[in-house]
Amino acid sequence: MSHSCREISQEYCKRARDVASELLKGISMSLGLEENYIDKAMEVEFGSQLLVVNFYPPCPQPELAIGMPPHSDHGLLTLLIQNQLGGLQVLHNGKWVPINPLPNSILLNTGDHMEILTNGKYKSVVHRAMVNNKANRISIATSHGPPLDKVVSPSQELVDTDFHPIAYHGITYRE
Ligand SMILES: O=C(O)CCC(=O)C(=O)O
Ligand SMILES: [Fe+2]
Repeated sequence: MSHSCREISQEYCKRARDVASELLKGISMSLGLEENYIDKAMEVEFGSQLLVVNFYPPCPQPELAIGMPPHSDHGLLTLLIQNQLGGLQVLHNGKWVPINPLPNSILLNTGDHMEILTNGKYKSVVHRAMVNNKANRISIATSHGPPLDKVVSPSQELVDTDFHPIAYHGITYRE
């Protein structure tokens, strides 16, 4: 990787972390928790961040291929940027919904650890990427999660025996 490329990706990762950390505050508050709750509980400061660059060349028969098969992301949050071609689809009520990228927008996916931590209040999003026959598609994802060995289980504050029984086993990122 060239020097400038490394600098740009480091800068991008740092900025993405700042955005994720602001979003985690908002999510904590939306759950009636203190704003730094998720940050502290998940040790996000010492957590893992992954930068994934996806490159999808044009495909002559896009209907016969898939860019990335259905999955949900690990971690708490994924920030995704992409060029203006579309292709990302999200599973919603059993149907694949195409997500049209807004110019200069960041798309946010909730991940598996978020679903576990919030005891299912924030579900992790199942998504896939389709290919097209026109142009190269590029997407860049950063995922933000706890340290690899942190055991993530439903937050005590969101669990009660009557209405919100514990619904998930604890897992680590490594698993
Ligand atoms: O290319 C996309 O839009 C999706 C990429 C993705 O889901 C991932 O990197 O986890
Ligand atoms: Fe993904």
